[in-house]
Amino acid sequence: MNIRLPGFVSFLFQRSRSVMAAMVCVGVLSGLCSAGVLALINRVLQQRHDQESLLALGFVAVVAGKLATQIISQLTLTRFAQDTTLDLSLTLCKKILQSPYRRTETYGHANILVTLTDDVSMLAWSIQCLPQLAMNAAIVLGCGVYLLWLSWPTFLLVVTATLLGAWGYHWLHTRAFSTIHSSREARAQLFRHFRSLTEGIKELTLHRQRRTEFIDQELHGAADLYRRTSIDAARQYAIAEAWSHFAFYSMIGIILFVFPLMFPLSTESLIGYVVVLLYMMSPIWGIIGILPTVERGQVAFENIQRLGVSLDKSSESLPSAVLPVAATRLDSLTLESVTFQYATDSHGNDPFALGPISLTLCPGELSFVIGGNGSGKSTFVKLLSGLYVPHAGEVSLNGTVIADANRDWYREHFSVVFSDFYLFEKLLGIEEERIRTSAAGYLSSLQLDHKVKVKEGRFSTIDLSQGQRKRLALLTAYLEDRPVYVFDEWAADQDPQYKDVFYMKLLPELRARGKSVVVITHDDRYFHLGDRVIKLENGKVVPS
Ligand SMILES: Nc1ncnc2c1ncn2[C@@H]1O[C@H](COP(=O)(O)OP(=O)(O)OP(=O)(O)O)[C@@H](O)[C@H]1O
Repeated sequence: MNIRLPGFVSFLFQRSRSVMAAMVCVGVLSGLCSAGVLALINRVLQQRHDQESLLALGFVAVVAGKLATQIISQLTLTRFAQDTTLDLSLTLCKKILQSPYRRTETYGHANILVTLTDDVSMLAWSIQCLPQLAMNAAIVLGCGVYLLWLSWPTFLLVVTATLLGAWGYHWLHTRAFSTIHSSREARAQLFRHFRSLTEGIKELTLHRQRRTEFIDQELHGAADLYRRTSIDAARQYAIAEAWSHFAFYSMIGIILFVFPLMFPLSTESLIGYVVVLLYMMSPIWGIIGILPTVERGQVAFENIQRLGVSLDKSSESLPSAVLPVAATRLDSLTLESVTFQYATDSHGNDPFALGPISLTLCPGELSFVIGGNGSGKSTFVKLLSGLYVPHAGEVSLNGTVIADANRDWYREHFSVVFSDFYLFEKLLGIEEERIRTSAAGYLSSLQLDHKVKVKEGRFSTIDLSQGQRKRLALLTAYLEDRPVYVFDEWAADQDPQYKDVFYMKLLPELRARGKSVVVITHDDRYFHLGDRVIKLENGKVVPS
């Protein structure tokens, strides 16, 4: 029988041998105290009037020892478990932020979210159960030692029955384990639908048929699969548990009815064995009850590991050496025969390929990037800003060729407002002094000063219209004050008057400040204002 220590338990041991070793010692001590309690009970039951006060004193001492060890191990391990999960989540978050954007994009943002929320909390929960598991194991061990001292044939019987019960349990619960994997997959699918529910609530509320199909087919299908796999897993665990109960009661039956025929046993001895066994029953079943949680913790741990390994695989060597600070001024940014290609999708469709693109961006230059839907404009922006790594070709900034080691430095030169931008409520990473001196002026030129204030580095509100939120994203970009500005269809949500302000005032102002400005746009009315127009067609630059 292959008994393996769950990966996360070995991980905990690797994390802190001393805490885990101390916990094992406290556990053993607790088990010995349990055995002591049992021995005293047995002694009192069999020799009621012998040394009563001494026995009472002993009883108080072992019970106090048992309670103290229980509390110590529970509190220490719970604290350790919480520290570990916190560490794990933070490490995972750091890895996500350090790994190339394309890798997290491919892994799936929804999958990452499930791991960060569901798997991490499941792992935390199962680590919380470990003290209970350790206590129960210690009690069973202590009782086992006491039983061996009482009668070795009974001990042998208990060992045989336990091995038989454990073997059956293992066989049954291996099947349950694979069901738990399916159940977790179903849960991830359900989670994706919950996301569609919250993010697509407007579209669902507006359309009854869509809503009905979403609930009946998508949501219900996934929920039902999750329900079925969870019930299957619970059923398989119930059968496994029933088997272990069967093994246990068979053992008591043998002691009560078969042993007296084989060995000359006094009633006191018989009572002694049965008391020990009954005392062991609750911790044994406690262990069996906790195992599914430990298994779920193991599945969660594997998912967390998988995400970590996947992110590690191509993790950029983020600046171990101190990189120079980003240049405040751009001399030139050159793309030389740069190409990028998405991976082939699961249907085997030809992936979209961008390039080869060769161009040079200069300071004080306004470039418009145009092209039809799906021509590759947003892909180009991600490539240009260093979110995507080129498959071929060379990118250089102010004469420095960009590689993995300095890509993070390279990205520091861009202020980008993506078409699907995210607006942080707090102005993170921007000097307080700059916020204090410039934010109010920008708010006024963005015509938002009547709506929003910046207080203690934070927007007073971001509950605004989409166009207004985009203006706040622009304000953030202004405050970043980097040499290259990129706007992906920024003006698409602006009213005609403010579109004019954007193209005829804000962009020329940025250009006049020596910024290189790249604007993705479909607004052909303003193309004449740019210094150049880069037209993309099916991933290639074509004459405009
Ligand atoms: N994450 C992705 N994975 C795989 N392929 C992608 C991904 N994102 C975009 N594509 C492919 O790249 C092509 C170009 O997409 P891109 O978003 O760059 O176009 P676009 O010119 O910005 O379009 P639009 O004007 O509609 O915003 C699309 O045809 C799409 O199939």
